[in-house]
Amino acid sequence: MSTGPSTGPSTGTRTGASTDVAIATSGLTRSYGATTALEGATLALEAGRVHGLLGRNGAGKTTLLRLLTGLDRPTAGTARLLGEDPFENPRLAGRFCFVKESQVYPESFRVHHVLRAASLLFPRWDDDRAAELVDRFALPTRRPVKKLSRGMTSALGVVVGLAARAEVTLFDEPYLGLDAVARQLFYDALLEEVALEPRTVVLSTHLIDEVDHLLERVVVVDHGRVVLDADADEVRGSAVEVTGPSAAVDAFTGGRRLLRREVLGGTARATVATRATREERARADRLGVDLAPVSLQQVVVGLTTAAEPARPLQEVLR
Ligand SMILES: Nc1ncnc2c1ncn2[C@@H]1O[C@H](COP(=O)(O)OP(=O)(O)OP(=O)(O)O)[C@@H](O)[C@H]1O
Repeated sequence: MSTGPSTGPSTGTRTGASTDVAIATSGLTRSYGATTALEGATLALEAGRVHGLLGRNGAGKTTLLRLLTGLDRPTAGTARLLGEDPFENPRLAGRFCFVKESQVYPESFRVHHVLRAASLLFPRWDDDRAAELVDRFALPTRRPVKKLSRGMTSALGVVVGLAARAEVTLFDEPYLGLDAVARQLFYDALLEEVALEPRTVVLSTHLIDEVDHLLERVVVVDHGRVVLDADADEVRGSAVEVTGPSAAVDAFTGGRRLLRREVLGGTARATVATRATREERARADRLGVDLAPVSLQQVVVGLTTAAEPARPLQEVLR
């Protein structure tokens, strides 16, 4: 969490009226000894939108978020947050909020101390909103933070992240320990918040199906590389599920990027990178296979299951 006045412009709207870039990276790379956690990430995330940062364990998501928020320095390349180099930059104080699991609070802090501190740190902090969210998550305000359950600690991070109303809010797997009801509360509150006070959100998560409806833009990181940076709708429409007799499914998918294939008896089901155009539908009819839309999760899982870094999906579809 950080402090200072915010004089920045509105970060845009969910209708996409603004094309300001809130986060930009160029060739961003971070190595730890022989491990390259992030390699050559080049991104431009639009202001005022909700971005999903997706990828498997160890893909490089937290590394990217730490570089974007100035908690770490790149080995090569650049990161810009609201146009600024984020590393130890007081001009960014209070303009962004990074909600992470490993948040450390002073030893003696109770929940209400955290909320009070956040209200001083973030110039657009909304007290009423914070109180309402504390209620919704049933957070015990007088309990010492170190005595909170894991889920309550996550809920406290979520309350701070949402009530801070920072220009850029970054959540790194904010749901750890939250039960299904609490996660739904978070998703609902996030939707309400961005509708009320548009802001740039980056949500790193593994629960892709759960957040599918929230995401406007998707960034997928795989083995330290950005393999997809696209509108969520574009991603959903970038692949289809093909079902039918194995030979017919293979004939349909031949020459196209196969994201996944399962066989049960003589029937195959495959996820393949192609758009359900009129031509593809006609071809499916001729071959006797069914086409169905796929979810964001199916595309992301298909893209990131290989042991090697995936080829960017955009390249495959070009
Ligand atoms: N301080 C560090 N020292 C050495 N290696 C590190 C360090 N931080 C991260 N790594 C390595 O960099 C890679 C990327 O890690 P990172 O935490 O960014 O992944 P992630 O996508 O956030 O994973 P998860 O979804 O499991 O949280 C991993 O191989 C990790 O072990």
